[in-house]
Amino acid sequence: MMMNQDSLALIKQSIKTIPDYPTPGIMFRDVTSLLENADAYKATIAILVAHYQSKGFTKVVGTEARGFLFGAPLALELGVGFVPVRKPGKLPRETISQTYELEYGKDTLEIHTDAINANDKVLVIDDLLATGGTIEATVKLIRQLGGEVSHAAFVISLPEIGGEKRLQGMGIKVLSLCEFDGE
Ligand SMILES: O=P(O)(O)OC[C@H]1O[C@H](OP(=O)(O)OP(=O)(O)O)[C@H](O)[C@@H]1O
Ligand SMILES: Nc1ncnc2[nH]cnc12
Repeated sequence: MMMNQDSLALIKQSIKTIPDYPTPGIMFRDVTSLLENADAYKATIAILVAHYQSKGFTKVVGTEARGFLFGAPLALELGVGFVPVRKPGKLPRETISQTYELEYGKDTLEIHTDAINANDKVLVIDDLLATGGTIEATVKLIRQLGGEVSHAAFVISLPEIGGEKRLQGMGIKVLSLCEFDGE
C-alpha cells in the first residue's frame, strides 16, 4: 500500500491542466486524466474510504456528472447507498429542485424526494470545488429532505475562488485531496 503523501502526489500529478478551456483565462483541471490512470483512481478512492469509513454515514450523494465517478465507488466501498443529484428533468420519480447562481446565469439541480430521510447522515462528494454553488445547492436539497449533512469531499479544490469558506459558512467540513491556484 502506497503512503498517503505518495498517493496525494500521484493524484495531483495525474490531473492535466488545459489553459483557456472552455473560455479564455480559465485553467481547466481535467479529472478525466486521473480516471485514465488506474493507480491514481484507485488511490483516490482508497484515501476517501480510509478517511470516511466507520463514521456512521448512511448515504453518499454525488452531483452530476463528474461527482458520480467518485461518489459511486466510494459508496460501494463504504457499504452505503449512492444518491445522484441531477440536472433538471433527468430523475423519473418525484423530485425537489434547487436553483443556484453560476458565474453567468443560473442552473438547477434535483434529487428524488424518497432518496433521503430524516435518519440519514449524508456525505457529499464532487470532483471539484470552485465557487461552491453546486454543493451549496446539493446541501440545501439534502437538508430540505431532513438529512443531516456536515461533510463534503472533493478531489480538487480551487481555493482562490472561495468555495471552501462558503461551505464552511453552512456548517460543512471540507476535505480536498489536492489544490490548484491560478497557475
Ligand atoms: O463549485 P462550483 O463553482 O459550483 O463548480 C464546480 C462544479 O462545476 C463542475 O461541474 P459542471 O457544472 O461543469 O457539470 P458536469 O460535471 O456535468 O460537467 C464540477 O464538476 C463541479 O460540479
Ligand atoms: N477550473 C476548472 N477546471 C475544471 N472544472 C471546473 N469547474 C469550475 N472551474 C473549473
